[in-house]
Amino acid sequence: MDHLLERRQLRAQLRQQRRQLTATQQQHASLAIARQLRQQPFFIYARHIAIYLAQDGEPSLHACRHPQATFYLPRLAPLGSGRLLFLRYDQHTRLEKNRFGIDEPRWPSTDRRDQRPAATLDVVLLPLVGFDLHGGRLGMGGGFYDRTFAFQQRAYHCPRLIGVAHDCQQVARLPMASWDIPLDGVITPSGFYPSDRGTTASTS
Ligand SMILES: Nc1nc2c(c(=O)[nH]1)N(C=O)[C@@H](CNc1ccc(C(=O)N[C@@H](CCC(=O)O)C(=O)O)cc1)CN2
Ligand SMILES: Nc1ncnc2c1ncn2[C@@H]1O[C@H](COP(=O)(O)OP(=O)(O)OP(=O)(O)O)[C@@H](O)[C@H]1O
Repeated sequence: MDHLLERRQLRAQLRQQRRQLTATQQQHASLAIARQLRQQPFFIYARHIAIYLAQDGEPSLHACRHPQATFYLPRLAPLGSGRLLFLRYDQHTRLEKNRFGIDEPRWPSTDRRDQRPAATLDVVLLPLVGFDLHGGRLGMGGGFYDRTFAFQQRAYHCPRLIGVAHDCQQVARLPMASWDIPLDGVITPSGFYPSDRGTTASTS
């Protein structure tokens, strides 16, 4: 089957599964994910961490925030570039909805230092719809994270890219395209799964 079609069908199926989790299951998942993150050196020592505001059944990352690091949220970049900006997220951040109905920090803000170049983040926690154990990530289909981190295929320094998911979002193997940026690992309520990159399947 055409791999784009296969990804589209998987996306619909996994999004439906994610939305069926109850509020209690969501709360447990989000606390368990925070507990898992707090045990990982890459998270403990990170100073600049990108998170996201949960939507559509994604696990919430609110419980993983702590005062030793600065946290950032994605904002759709202007001019339809299809990329993301990362803007500081703290108790003063003013939010507004983007065209998908997801809250994002207002921009431009009064303080230019609120924006952090993607390449200088230590860790990016990525929302995802599906994952495999080989670095494969299925997102919402906009390609925003792929475009934003496309530079990492050539870069010397790159943030640690860690997917966040419920365990039910794991699949055996995702069909990957040339533009798909592989994850360094995935965190779920049951643990941290570093990617086994040696065996990523590429279909184009
Ligand atoms: N919480 C969160 N924030 C995020 C993402 C995400 O996946 N999760 N994104 C990750 O890239 C970016 C937004 N990408 C998105 C792409 C498509 C849709 C979406 O809901 N599409 C609808 C229909 C589109 C519409 O309403 O116009 C759909 O597929 O049903 C949402 C977000 C940036 N922020
Ligand atoms: N580096 C890139 N340059 C140009 N187009 C890209 C790039 N990365 C992704 N795209 C485009 O984005 C579209 C969505 O890709 P894909 O299905 O892999 O999204 P996704 O990873 O599931 O979504 P997201 O990253 O938004 O969560 C593709 O049709 C592709 O053409």
